[in-house]
Amino acid sequence: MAGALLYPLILLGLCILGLFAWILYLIFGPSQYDGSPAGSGTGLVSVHVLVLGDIGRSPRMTYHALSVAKHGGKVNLIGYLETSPHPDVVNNPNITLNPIPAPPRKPDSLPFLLFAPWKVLYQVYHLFFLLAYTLEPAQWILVQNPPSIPTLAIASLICQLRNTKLMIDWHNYGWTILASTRGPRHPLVRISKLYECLFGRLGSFHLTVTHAMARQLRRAPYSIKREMLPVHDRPAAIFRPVSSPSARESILQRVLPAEKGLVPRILDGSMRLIVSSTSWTPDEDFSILLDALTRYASAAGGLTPILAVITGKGPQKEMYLERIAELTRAGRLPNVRIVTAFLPFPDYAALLACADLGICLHMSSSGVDLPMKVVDMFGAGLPVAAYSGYESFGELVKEGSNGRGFKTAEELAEILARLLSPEGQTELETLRRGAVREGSRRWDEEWDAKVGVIMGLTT
Ligand SMILES: Nc1nc2c(ncn2[C@@H]2O[C@H](COP(=O)(O)OP(=O)(O)O[C@H]3O[C@H](CO)[C@@H](O)[C@H](O)[C@@H]3O)[C@@H](O)[C@H]2O)c(=O)[nH]1
Repeated sequence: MAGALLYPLILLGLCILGLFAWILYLIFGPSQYDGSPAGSGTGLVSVHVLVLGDIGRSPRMTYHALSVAKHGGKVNLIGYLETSPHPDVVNNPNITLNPIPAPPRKPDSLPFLLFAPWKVLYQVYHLFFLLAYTLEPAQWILVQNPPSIPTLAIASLICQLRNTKLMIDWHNYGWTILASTRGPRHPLVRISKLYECLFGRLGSFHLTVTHAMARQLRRAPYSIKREMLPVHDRPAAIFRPVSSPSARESILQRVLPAEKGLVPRILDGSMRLIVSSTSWTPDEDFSILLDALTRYASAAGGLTPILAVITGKGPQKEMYLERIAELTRAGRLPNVRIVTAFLPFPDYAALLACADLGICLHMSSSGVDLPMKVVDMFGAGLPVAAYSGYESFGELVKEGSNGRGFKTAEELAEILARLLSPEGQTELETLRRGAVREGSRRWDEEWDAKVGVIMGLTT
C-alpha cells in the first residue's frame, strides 16, 4: 500500500516544486523584450554589445557599438573599464557604458584550478544581474567570442529568458588560445572546446573575422547551421595616412616626447621608425622581433639605425622589457633603440601613420583569425612585415602588394635590411601604396552592407 502511494506522492511533490519555481519566475524573473522583432527594421533597435575584456582594447566591439549608434540604434556597451574607451564612445548619446567589476586577482599562493572556478562564479554573478535585471531587455545581444567562459552561456541564457536574439561575433576560439599555453591535451582545453562547440550553436546569427573561420565553423566539431557572415575588420575613420613632413614632425614630437631628439633623423630618413602593436599575449612571440633586430644590428657595414616602438598593454610586457634591457646592456643592439608605450587612441592612430614599416607578430592560435593591428596599420597607410604561418594570412596581407610575410627571425631581419635601406625605398613605396589602397576600404562600408542589414538598421 505504502509502495503504491510513493510514486504518486513523488509526482505530486515534483508538480508542487515546479509550480513554485514557475510562480517565483513570474514574480522575480527578468522582463522580456516585447518590441518589434529583431532585424525587422521597424521600431527602435537596441543592442547589448558584450565583451569580457577591456572596452578600450576591444576595437572591433567598439566599432560595432559606434555603427549601431550611428544608425540611430541604442547601445549598452558592456565590458571592463581598464583603459580609456574610444573618445567617440564616451561622447555618444546613443551609447551607454556599463562597466563590469574587474575580477579579483589570483593570489600567488592559490593554484589556478582552485582560483578559476571562483573567478568564473564572480563573473557569472555580475553578468547575470546586469543583463537580466539592471538593463532593459534588448532586441539583440552581440557577444564577442573569445573570451567564451562564461559569456557564451550567460548570453544564451539571457536571450532565452528575455526574448532577445543572440549574435555571436567570432574573433577566434577560446580553446585554441588556452591550448597555446596549456597544451592541446589539457583537460581544461577539452572542456573549453566542448563548451564553445555546444554554446556556439545557440547563436541565432554568427559573424566571423575571416572566410576561413566561417568555413571551419560550419564543419565538425562546431557544426553551426544558423546564418553566418564573414565581416572583415576594416580600419575606423581615426586611422588615416599622413603625408606632410610638418604634420609628421609635430605628431612624432607630441606622441614620443622622450624621443624628440631623434625626430629630425626620422624625417630625413637617416633613422627608420618601425612600429608594432600588441596585447603582449603568448600568441605573439616578440623574441622573433628581438632576434631579428640583433641580427640587423650586427650586420656587416652597419645598416640604417632603427627606432622601434612597441605599443600596447598586456601580461608579457615586463618579461620582454627585461629581455630588451639585457640585450641593450650586453651591447647587442647598437643602432637600434626599442621603446614601449601605451598611447591615447588618437595618438596610437597618428603614430602608425608616421612610421616607415609596421611589424606584426600575431601567430593565430586557431590559424583562421586575423590581427586587428594590421588593419589599423593599413588604415594609416603603413605597409607591414607580418608573421605569415597560418591559413587566413592571405585574406589580409598580399605578399609584395601591401606587405611582406616572414616565418623566422632570419627572414624578418632580411626584410628589415632590404626595406629600410636607401635601395629598398622603391619597394617600400610600392607596399605603402598597396597599404593605402587596402586601408581605403572602411569599416562603415563593410558593416552597413552586412551587419546593419541583419539588424534592420540599414537596407
Ligand atoms: N589605445 C591604444 N590601443 C592600443 C595601443 N597599442 C595597441 N592597441 C590596441 O590593441 C590592438 C592590438 O591588440 P591585439 O590583442 O594584439 O589584437 P590583434 O591580435 O591585432 O587582433 C585581435 O582582434 C581580432 C578581431 O578584431 C581577433 O581576430 C584576434 O584574434 C585578436 O583578438 C590594436 O588594434 C589597438 O586597438 C596603444 O598604444 N593605445
